[in-house]
Amino acid sequence: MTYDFDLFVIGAGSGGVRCARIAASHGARVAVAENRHWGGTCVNLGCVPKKLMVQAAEYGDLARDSHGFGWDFAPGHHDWAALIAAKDHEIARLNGIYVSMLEKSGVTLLTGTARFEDAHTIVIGPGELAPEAPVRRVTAARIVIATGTRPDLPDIPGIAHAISSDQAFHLETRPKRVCMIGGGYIGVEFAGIFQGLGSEVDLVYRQHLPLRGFDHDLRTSLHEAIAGRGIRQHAGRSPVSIRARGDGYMVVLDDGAEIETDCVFFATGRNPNVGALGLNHAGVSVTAGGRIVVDAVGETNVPGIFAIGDVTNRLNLTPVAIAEGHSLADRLFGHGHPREWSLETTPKAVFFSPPLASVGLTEDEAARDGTVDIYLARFTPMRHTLSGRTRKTVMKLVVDQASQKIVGAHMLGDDAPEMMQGLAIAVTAGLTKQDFDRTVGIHPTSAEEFVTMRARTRVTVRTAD
Ligand SMILES: Cc1cc2nc3c(=O)[nH]c(=O)nc-3n(C[C@H](O)[C@H](O)[C@H](O)COP(=O)(O)OP(=O)(O)OC[C@H]3O[C@@H](n4cnc5c(N)ncnc54)[C@H](O)[C@@H]3O)c2cc1C
Ligand SMILES: NC(=O)c1ccc[n+]([C@@H]2O[C@H](COP(=O)([O-])OP(=O)(O)OC[C@H]3O[C@@H](n4cnc5c(N)ncnc54)[C@H](O)[C@@H]3O)[C@@H](O)[C@H]2O)c1
Repeated sequence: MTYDFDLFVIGAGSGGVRCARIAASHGARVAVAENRHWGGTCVNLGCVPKKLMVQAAEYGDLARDSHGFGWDFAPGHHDWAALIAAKDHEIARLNGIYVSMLEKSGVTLLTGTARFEDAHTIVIGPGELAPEAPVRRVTAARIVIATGTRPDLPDIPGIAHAISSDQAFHLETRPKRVCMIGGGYIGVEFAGIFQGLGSEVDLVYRQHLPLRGFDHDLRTSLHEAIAGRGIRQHAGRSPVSIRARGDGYMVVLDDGAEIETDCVFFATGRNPNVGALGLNHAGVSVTAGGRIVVDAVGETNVPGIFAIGDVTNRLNLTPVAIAEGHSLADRLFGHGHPREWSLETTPKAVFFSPPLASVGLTEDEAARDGTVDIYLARFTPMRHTLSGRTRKTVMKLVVDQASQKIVGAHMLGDDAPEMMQGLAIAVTAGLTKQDFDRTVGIHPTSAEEFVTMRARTRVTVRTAD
């Protein structure tokens, strides 16, 4: 049987683009379909525009903090429309780069929505990016599903009044008041963005602390940092309905409390994009939540059909999707061994102000495997000794007592994501507390604290049999 392509990739996001380019560089005949935006979520409605908006929000703090150093800068007026236009200009530039990168690699680009006709046949029809696209049918020896996720909003009365992150990037004006629902990555990051740009923010989340899954000391410190920014937190609460009121909205919580706001923003997780794929025609299995199940090399239950990135709903981060796409292409078409990497030591960051970053195990996770030594530092960073801002940096090392390996590193504070990238190398390499102790610091920095924490804060004994 001959096929039109050796590899067909559905979705040109972080994972799909990398997989297609690397496969083509190995000599494979590759096509990729995209129905919404070249570059996917990260470039268009995720990491990149989000980080630009986080950076925009930081300028107000910097202006205010400068007073303690003798300056008289004032934050002044922020022009939301100018920010959105500048951000859109940059995103359009990046879209162009993604298209030309794929074309230069020899990948065939097909604009439209792809769906399975059978396990080797894909039909490409109209999509958001090309509503008039003609229907095309192609065959491929192997197919990679890299279709990502989309926002998941609960079905409560009045939900049509709410927005998700997709719309937040294109609001015409900045809402004066924002009610953010969800204490995960997006909820925390956008609460920070809107507050930093001048909005009054209410943050509603179901747990007693934000950022479930992160280390407890970081979550507690983040709770304090959020309160320190003047964001009102409604912990342990969920919304039950939304209704229009005047020019704004009223959000009713499960304890009967009401929040009056101008914008109701749901950041309550995301669902895999599988609805339009016709997976049943190919026999590909999904879980009840729509997640495509794959084995260790990314293959689904159907031989020759693979899935990478967020659509598999494991650790939904751009570098993970890229790593999966790259190693799959190497494995299928390259020579030698694909790069080995691990989800366990993949670093994570949440771009609040101050930001938070982590690698490896939390204290609770580590204590399930054995007794752990905890090193914890909490201090006022040098800038804020003069800025007048009450801001604490928190740093934490989780050390397996038996082997003395650093199994987790966690930080809340300025530059935490930048520092964590280096620490992730140390944790991935399995370095020990002694290796940290014999490393000389850089002075004066906050980072040096990671190699000067001498006194153990506590011992946490093994919690499981
Ligand atoms: C607001 C926000 C902020 C984020 N910030 C960060 C961050 O700071 N750091 C980080 O690491 N991660 C971040 N993420 C997560 C990151 O964006 C994702 O992990 C990453 O984009 C996943 O890549 P992917 O290739 O799996 O999917 P995507 O990038 O979502 O790409 C999937 C592509 O498939 C297309 N598609 C879907 N169905 C079809 C079809 N049937 N036919 C054709 N095309 C189709 C979609 O249009 C999309 O372009 C953020 C996400 C969001 C929403
Ligand atoms: N900095 C980054 O790396 C970054 C930034 C943004 C997004 N992301 C990725 O995108 C994913 C999606 O982000 P997200 O913030 O939407 O998801 P999330 O899973 O991080 O958080 C969703 C939150 O909403 C809560 N929730 C769910 N349903 C609810 C309801 N009905 N009422 C109240 N709360 C409810 C959940 O308990 C959870 O705390 C993240 O998990 C992450 O993988 C990464």
